[in-house]
Amino acid sequence: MQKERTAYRQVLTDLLDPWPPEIGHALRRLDAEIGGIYLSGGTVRDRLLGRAAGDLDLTVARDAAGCCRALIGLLGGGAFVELGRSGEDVARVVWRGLTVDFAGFRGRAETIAEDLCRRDYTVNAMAVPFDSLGGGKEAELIDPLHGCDDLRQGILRACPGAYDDDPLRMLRGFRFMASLDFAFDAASLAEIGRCADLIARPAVERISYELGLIMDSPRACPTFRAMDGAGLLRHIAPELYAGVGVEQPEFHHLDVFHHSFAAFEQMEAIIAQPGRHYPQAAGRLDAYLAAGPSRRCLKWAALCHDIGKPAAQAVAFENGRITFHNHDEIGRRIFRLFAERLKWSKEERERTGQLIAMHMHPFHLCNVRRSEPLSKRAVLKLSQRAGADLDGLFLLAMADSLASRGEKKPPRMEAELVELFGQVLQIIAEDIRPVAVGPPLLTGDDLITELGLSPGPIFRTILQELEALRVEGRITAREEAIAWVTAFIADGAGDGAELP
Ligand SMILES: Nc1ccn([C@@H]2O[C@H](COP(=O)(O)OP(=O)(O)OP(=O)(O)O)[C@@H](O)[C@H]2O)c(=O)n1
Repeated sequence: MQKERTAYRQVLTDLLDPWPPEIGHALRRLDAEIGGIYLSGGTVRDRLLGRAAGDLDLTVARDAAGCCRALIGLLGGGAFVELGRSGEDVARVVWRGLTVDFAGFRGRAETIAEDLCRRDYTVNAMAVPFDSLGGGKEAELIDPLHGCDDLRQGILRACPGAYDDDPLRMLRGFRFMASLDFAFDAASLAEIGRCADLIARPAVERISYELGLIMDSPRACPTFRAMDGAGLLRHIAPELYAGVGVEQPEFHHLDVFHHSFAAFEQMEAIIAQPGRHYPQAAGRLDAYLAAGPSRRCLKWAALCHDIGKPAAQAVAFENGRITFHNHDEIGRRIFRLFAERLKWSKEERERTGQLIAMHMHPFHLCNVRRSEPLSKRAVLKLSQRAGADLDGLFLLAMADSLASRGEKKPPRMEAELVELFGQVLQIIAEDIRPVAVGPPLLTGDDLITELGLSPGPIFRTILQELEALRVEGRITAREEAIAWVTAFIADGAGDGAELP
């Protein structure tokens, strides 16, 4: 403890070190002019924790916007950003990529200590007066709720009335749990149980933002479990709770809800070490996971992959077995409504939905492979449909499989997935890519000009089918392609005729 205390002291003398000196000089001059500027909130918390410095959070008595404009004047540049949350005195300066936030005292607070007591968590309720910084002396720490002690012990303790003032703070707490690896104190957790339904009040964009940060942390699954335990998750994602108590066939050992969490947990572990599960594809999996929102989409897909099962559940008349026909497609639709409600970006919504809709494909192909060799056509269809998420699909299948431990589960399921993925990649590399490098035999324009067709969804079917026939070597020339399309249309393709 003594050692930690010394380290904290050290930081309190060097608080501004991570930021460019120009910022320190300009703020010092501003403080000399107006007085009463405090470093506060996340800035103090993160510096005391020795974490990388991010934004600068500053508190003043009032007129955050005026402070921003004055700072821009002193810096000789920077952009003013209106934060525009109604009733809050907050504003931002962005200068050379650095964010400086000013906030006036909250509510009717008249002193910094009163302002701090109106914040979310004690670990965020500390401030350092700007005029106590510098000169090699230890800065003064204003800490009315003993946040420093909580910080040392990794405790998230809500400030009095925190959740009634802003219910989003419940979710912020879980975000800090995920990002800082902190734990709630029992009273704060109980308070979340009491206030959970208030989470309907904040704007969904704020909720989505926090959920996204939780998903991006390496502790998303335990954090979601804690949100479930506290009674908060059911108010954010009630769709998941339709799976509680929904029994599954002998392939599984858990009901739908608990299986979904088990898959989520497996997914988080797989993401940490994808090469452990698919050694032959370690490099490409690392690249896939590093790109865009892949990790976030995969974790959501794992948690929601069976979200369609409660609605799809039926009992087969012949043998009394439980079935979930079409649960993947139904799941995609339920998920889409959830993601639209939370105003997700189109990319995240569609990629996650597509993973959910396709999560059974690798298992179907494993079934097929037990009785016949894997065809180029099957691999082409899979890779066309999965698009950028072919790798993700196999990671999701692995998580799903590892989360199922029922008596009737095929004994080599995970090994089969590894073999299948290996073969899929081999067929893509040896048979599909070399063919696909050339220009397509026909384009959408050709279908219009050469064949007089009107554009519509059938174009996609035709072009993908032509590609499959080309990969199989059954059509190699443009004339053959035109002849095939002509025959296909004449056969009544638009009326749902069978593809050859
Ligand atoms: N709903 C909120 C949001 C913020 N705060 C207070 O305002 C400070 C700054 O808020 P913000 O920048 O949003 O969060 P940080 O705690 O700085 O964390 P991060 O920057 O990692 O989001 C917080 O530390 C906290 O004291 C609060 O009390 N209630």
